[in-house]
Amino acid sequence: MENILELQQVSKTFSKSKFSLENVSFNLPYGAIMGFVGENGAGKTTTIGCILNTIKKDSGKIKLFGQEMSDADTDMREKIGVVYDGDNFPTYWTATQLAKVMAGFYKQWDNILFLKYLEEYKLPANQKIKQYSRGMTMKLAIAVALSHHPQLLILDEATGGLDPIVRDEMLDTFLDFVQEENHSILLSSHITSDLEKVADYITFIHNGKMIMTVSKNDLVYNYAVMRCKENQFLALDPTDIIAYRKRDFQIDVLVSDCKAMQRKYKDTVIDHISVDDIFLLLVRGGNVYERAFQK
Ligand SMILES: Nc1ncnc2c1ncn2[C@@H]1O[C@H](COP(=O)(O)OP(=O)(O)OP(=O)(O)O)[C@@H](O)[C@H]1O
Repeated sequence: MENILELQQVSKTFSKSKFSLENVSFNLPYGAIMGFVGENGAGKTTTIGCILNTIKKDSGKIKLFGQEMSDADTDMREKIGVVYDGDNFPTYWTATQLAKVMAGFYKQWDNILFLKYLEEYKLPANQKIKQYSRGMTMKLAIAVALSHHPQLLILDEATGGLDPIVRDEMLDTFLDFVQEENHSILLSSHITSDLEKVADYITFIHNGKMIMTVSKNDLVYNYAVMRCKENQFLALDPTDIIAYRKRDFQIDVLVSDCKAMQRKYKDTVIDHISVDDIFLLLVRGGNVYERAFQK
């Protein structure tokens, strides 16, 4: 078994808002970090809700640790640490009180580890959570999630609103966590520079639909943007174009094999591409291949 998490054709429609998650499929291997990227309202939290069974999917299959989770599956829940972007805990508690409650929830709760995180993250154990800053609250949520020894961490916008130093500290924690080969992380974030630093895979979702999953290696070594003049663009083989976007004086073209493109189109400029640029090209750009070949 090589995947800690598998989604196959997961769909969910909210009748009230008419939003539909449509056939979302991806696999998260053991030992890996997957970034989950999409615009506001794309369906990331809904997908995470389906994974955690807090939202009932309409169809599709989700396997965690090789099995589908049932409502009563507390053992499987023990193995998952979850951090949301909002309030994770009652704010009138202290970290010490919180630890007592968590010890009742989780068989594997490790108070020594929790105290170690409190010290490392400089979180006062006996101060009410409402007197913590936002960064401190997020660090506390991450400390709690890690202190019951999960194998899978799911973070939904957990680093949004944190300053770059705290974020960097959290990214180090995540990288440490996946040093264990049976640990993985699903990390939804709008801060794509963070994902570029730590993610092994990025899954893109747009308007409830999966766009693609790309490995970091592919992103760094194979995906690229060709800067074309109009005549160069018109001479391209449509099957080489994943997406394109018109700029003022050029057309940016997303390609997935930059070395082959460099050989084939010798006079075009080819640049490396960021996660943000891939997303913008995929979502806001045109798709010649689809237009040319879909009837
Ligand atoms: N319980 C619900 N009932 C009806 N509609 C819902 C419900 N939960 C979410 N939605 C809708 O589903 C869509 C997707 O929301 P979701 O929170 O999954 O997006 P997201 O990608 O996590 O966005 P963000 O980046 O802003 O957090 C939105 O249009 C939202 O209004």
